Amino acid sequence: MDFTRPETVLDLANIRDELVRMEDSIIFKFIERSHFPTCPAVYLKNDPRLPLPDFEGSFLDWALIHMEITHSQLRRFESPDETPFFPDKIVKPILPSINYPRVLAPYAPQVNYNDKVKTLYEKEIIPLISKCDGDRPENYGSVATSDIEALQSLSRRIHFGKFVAEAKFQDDKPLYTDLIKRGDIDGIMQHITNSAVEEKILQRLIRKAEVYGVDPINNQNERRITPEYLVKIYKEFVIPLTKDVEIDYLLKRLEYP
Ligand SMILES: C=C(O[C@@H]1C=C(C(=O)O)C=C[C@H]1O)C(=O)O
Repeated sequence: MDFTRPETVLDLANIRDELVRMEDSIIFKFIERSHFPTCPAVYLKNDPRLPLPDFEGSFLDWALIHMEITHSQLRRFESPDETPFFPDKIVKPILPSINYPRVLAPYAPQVNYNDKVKTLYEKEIIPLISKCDGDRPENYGSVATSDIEALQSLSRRIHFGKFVAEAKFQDDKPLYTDLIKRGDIDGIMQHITNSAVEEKILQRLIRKAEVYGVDPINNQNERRITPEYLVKIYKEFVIPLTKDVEIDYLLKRLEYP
C-alpha cells in the first residue's frame, strides 16, 4: 500500500492484507506490555506516586502528549493512516510537507475514536495482557513506553476503517448513497459487515497467539498472550470500533463529491 498512489490504497484486498500485517504488530506490542504488572498509578489522573507539575492528567497522558508532539514534528500525522490521541497538542512538522494525493474525504481526520481506544485499553485490555496485578514504580517508564506503542498500533488498525469505508463506498455508491440519505445506520452496519472475514481473522489470531504467545524458554508452557484473550480483544473491542469508524465516516460522506 502506497499512500502516494491512491489506487493501491482503495483496493479492499490490499486494505485487508494491511490489516493482517497489523495483527503481528499488535500482538508483539501486547507481548512487550505483558512483561510488566498492571501499574495502575500510570493511568490515574494526578496520582501522588507520579507528580507532574502544572499538568492535569495521568502519567500516560503526559507521556503520550510529549511523544505525539515529537512525532508531529517528524511529520507522523501528515500521513492519512495516523490519528493523534491529542490532536489539539500536536505541532507543525520540522520536515517539508508531503502532499499526499487525496484518498479520503477532507473530514477524515475529524473521525477520531482515540478517546474510546485509550479508555478501553486502560480499563479492559491492560487487565488481560499485564503479567499480574500490582504496582512496580521501577516499571513506570517502560509501562508508559510500551502502552504508547500498543495504543498507536491499535489506533492505526481501528482508524483503517476509514479506508475500508471509502473503498466500500466507491465499490457501491448507489447502495451507500441510499443508506446514508435515509440515515439507515443498521443498514450500513449490515452491508459493511463481512462475517466470513471477521471469523477468518479470529481463527488466525488463535493460531498466531499459540505461536507468538508461548515463551519458548518457559517449560511450563505458560502463555504470555492467551489466544482466548486476543480473540476477546478483537471480537469485543477492535472489530466493533473499526466498524464504528466505518459508519461514522460513511454518514458524512455525501457532504463531499
Ligand atoms: C474491515 C472490514 O470491515 C468489517 C470489519 C472487519 C474488521 O474490523 O476486522 C472485518 C470485516 C468487516 O466486518 C472488511 O470488510 O475487511
